[in-house]
Amino acid sequence: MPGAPTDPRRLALGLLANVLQRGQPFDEALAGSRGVAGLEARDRGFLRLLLATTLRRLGQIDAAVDSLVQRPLPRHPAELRDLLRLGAAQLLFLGTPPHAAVSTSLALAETRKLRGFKGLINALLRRLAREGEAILASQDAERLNLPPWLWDRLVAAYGEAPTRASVAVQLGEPPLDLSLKAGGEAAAWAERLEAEILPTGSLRRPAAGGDVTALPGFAEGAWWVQDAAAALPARLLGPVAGQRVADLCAAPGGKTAQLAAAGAEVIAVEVSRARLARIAENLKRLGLAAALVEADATAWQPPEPLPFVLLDAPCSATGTLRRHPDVARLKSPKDLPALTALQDRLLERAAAALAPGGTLVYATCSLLPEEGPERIARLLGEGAPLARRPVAPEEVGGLGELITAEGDLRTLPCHLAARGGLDGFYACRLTKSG
Ligand SMILES: C[S@@+](CC[C@H](N)C(=O)[O-])C[C@H]1O[C@@H](n2cnc3c(N)ncnc32)[C@H](O)[C@@H]1O
Repeated sequence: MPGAPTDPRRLALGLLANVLQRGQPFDEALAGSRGVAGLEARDRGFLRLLLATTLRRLGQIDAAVDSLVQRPLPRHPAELRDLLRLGAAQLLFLGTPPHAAVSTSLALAETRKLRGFKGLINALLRRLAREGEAILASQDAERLNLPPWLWDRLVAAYGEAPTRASVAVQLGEPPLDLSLKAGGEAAAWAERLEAEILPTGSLRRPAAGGDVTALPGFAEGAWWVQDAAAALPARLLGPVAGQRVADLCAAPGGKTAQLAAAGAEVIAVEVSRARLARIAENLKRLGLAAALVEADATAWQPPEPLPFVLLDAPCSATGTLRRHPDVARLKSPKDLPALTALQDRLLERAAAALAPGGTLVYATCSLLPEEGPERIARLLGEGAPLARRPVAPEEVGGLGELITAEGDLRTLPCHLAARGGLDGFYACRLTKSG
């Protein structure tokens, strides 16, 4: 019932405030809500899509609403702006019939401190229903939906056309990518899962959403969810069967699973106990094993130097905006110095854990050069006994466009755009001298 505590739109209003007003990450807000857990699958799917769309299209939505008012909207109560955002997302992007979007928004206003604004809400949403198409046609969607600081940095790094194409991909719902435990069975699983096989080997189903646990092969642990780009860095270590590999910053364990499935003896190091438990849970379902170590990887040392180290460092996550649309709103340039300092400390430790002749792969899901090649330049510039070993196109499904002039992996959301795009990832492979 509209406005009832179990109404997905009402829950969405509270959750949007948690993200935008209180800075809570989108996934955490959804996972921590008892109301959401109690919803039927269909309502839960709608709520997730409504919130994700509102966050992805926030710039366009706010500009559309602002274009209809003579004077700026009152800043208080903050729920007024949020309620209009949810109504606008339904009208402009989700194809909700106007009468339903307007009447449910008004019912919601009735249950909040918004009764006095019902006339304004009604008038604005009705105008959006009538004029929305023309307003959208006049907007620069890519620019409006990315914070200016991020737009400027991406244009400086990649040029305007790839930035535009990448933002366009990130405005959509992501496909569902799966990594198979037994890579040799790809064709049979692709048929069972109604998925396509990407050049890089991942299986892709057209759109995420729905219950992944109900898909064939989930219960028996035949695959795990992992974006096709996220599946590439671990492969750059090369053959690891029977070898000891440290996976630093390992949760939730997508790369640990890849390495264990390839026959490596994996030591998965993760600082968060709760997230380490998720690795254990995921490995159990997959029937895979790894040594799990709860430790700060800036201080962890292996009992003896290792032939392989993978460091998937914490970062701004700007390459994963379509999965984590809150990132564009919650991260700011102010977060970068602490992140890059942590990446430097982790890289130094990772290099120290490596035996002479050993291979280190450094990866982040960031689009920012500060968190990618600039960290490697700093490490090498300080005289670390490491040398780049360039990535070859055959290692990434023959997709030469994913490799930089220096020989690093750099996926952009616009790569493979016609097939749904990729998350943005960076990876560099280094060998220790000696
Ligand atoms: C980008 S995620 C890793 C994703 C993971 N490699 C995968 O493929 O599933 C970063 C992880 O690093 C962990 N982390 C952050 N700082 C850390 C530290 N100092 N030592 C170890 N883990 C850390 C975070 O808790 C988070 O789980």
